[in-house]
Amino acid sequence: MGSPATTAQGFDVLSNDKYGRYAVASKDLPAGEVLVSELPFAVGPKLDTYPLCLGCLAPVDASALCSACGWPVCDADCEKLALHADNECAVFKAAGVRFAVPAEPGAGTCPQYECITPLRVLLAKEKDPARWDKEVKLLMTHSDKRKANPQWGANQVNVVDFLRKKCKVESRFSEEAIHEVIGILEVNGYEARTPSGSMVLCLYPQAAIMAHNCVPNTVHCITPTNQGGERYRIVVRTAAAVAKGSMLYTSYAHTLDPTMLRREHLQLSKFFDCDCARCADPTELGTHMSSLKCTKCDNGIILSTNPLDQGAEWKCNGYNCSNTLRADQVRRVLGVVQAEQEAVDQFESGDALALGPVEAREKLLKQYKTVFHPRHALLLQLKHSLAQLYGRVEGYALDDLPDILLERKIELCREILAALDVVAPGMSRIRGLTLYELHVPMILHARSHFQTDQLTEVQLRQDLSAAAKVLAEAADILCLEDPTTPEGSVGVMAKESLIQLQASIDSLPL
Ligand SMILES: C[S@@+](CC[C@H](N)C(=O)[O-])C[C@H]1O[C@@H](n2cnc3c(N)ncnc32)[C@H](O)[C@@H]1O
Repeated sequence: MGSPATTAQGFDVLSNDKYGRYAVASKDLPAGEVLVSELPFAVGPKLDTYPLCLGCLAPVDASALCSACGWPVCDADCEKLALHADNECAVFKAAGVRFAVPAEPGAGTCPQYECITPLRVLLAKEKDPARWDKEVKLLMTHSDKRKANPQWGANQVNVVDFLRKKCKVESRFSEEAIHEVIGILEVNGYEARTPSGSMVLCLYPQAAIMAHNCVPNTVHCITPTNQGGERYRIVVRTAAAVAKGSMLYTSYAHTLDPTMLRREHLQLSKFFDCDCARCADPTELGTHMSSLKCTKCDNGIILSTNPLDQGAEWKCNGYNCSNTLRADQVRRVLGVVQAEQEAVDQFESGDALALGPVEAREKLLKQYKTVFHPRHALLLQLKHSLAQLYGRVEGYALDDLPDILLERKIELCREILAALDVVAPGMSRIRGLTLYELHVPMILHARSHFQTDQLTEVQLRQDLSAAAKVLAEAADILCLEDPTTPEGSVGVMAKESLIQLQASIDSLPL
């Protein structure tokens, strides 16, 4: 371990062979403490994106082009936005490189866009060499490993050659410099959601220092535009109290993915093998988010014999059961289920169209019951979708939900929260949103039982107070988000609803 290289607010930056640079709490930190608040060094389309307006980053069909450079924008206002006008516009215009409008607009990802964000990073380096030297050039690129991937060749053609030869920036940016920024973006980039809902890539050199853990102890929020006119500021906070000397972790993987899929994603996109406590434990810290059901005995659970080896055999833990599965068989099951879920999410499955979004997911849950442990991560993903759909989609409006479906929504939220208590403890966004989702059926259920004389006024007060506790925690978490973001606006609603709920609780007898 090296000695602290930088001291920032609340953390020191150390480095070692395993992590490279990493952040450690320099004092005892309470939950919600701000660790980093920074603007991006660059922001732009993800490397594999469909066409976006280069000014506001909203999805476009490429029918409107910038009058100066001929690349997609929404309209004349967007072509003047600094994000485009002060970046690639001048380069494209000077070289006479216009966007080639695809024959079939809307036909998936657009390779011409791959050069945009690397070019924005290179231009930012020219404009702010001091920040580049101090913060950005220290970031990891994993060039040796990336060179062995087929993507390196695609980058050479779509980004390096395109920029140097077609856009005529050979004298400004070397091949190595362009590959370096592609690596920096791939290894360190954060995804952010634009106000129009598209996903874009942001580079935050301070936030990127944090190492990964599948149970992170920090949370971050990115605000696309705040009231001061700033764009894409990130604020990183502690999710729970962190003791002095502890590492500060973010998560580069999906919380509700099983170990095999998280580790595969981390190896493919971040080039390391995660060995955190969650990954190392076959039961995922007792959550059973990776466990399968044994089909050969009554109560057996099939677990990996070594989750840190993606190829290790899986074995039933049932008494006297010798059932085993090869890792590739387990991986195939996960792939099939993911594909079926995706088809339902995108309304591409017959069931989603014929049955509707709720019934199609409930049917999948039933179908997978015999394969997975009830708390398996892929089932939790389905349950997470269902918890949001009950009360929102046609035929399932909240006010019309019978008690049995209110109970279903409550049960789904509670199952998700039980897993999050372990794998995303503290003030995580997903926890805040799930708590918000939970409080409404709790209130409706209590009122419905009171109206049908199944609860006394005192019991109603108790049940509403329990819902108020849930709502208060949701408000505490979501009010950390900027009120202009969707999550932040739920936080504002939660705070307002809490006042009303408290007033109605106060009118009931103790
Ligand atoms: C976003 S960077 C983190 C900052 C980086 N360590 C640096 O020095 O700039 C991500 C890289 O850090 C390393 N890293 C982060 N978390 C790790 C972990 N849990 N185990 C091993 N390596 C990790 C990996 O090399 C990964 O590709």
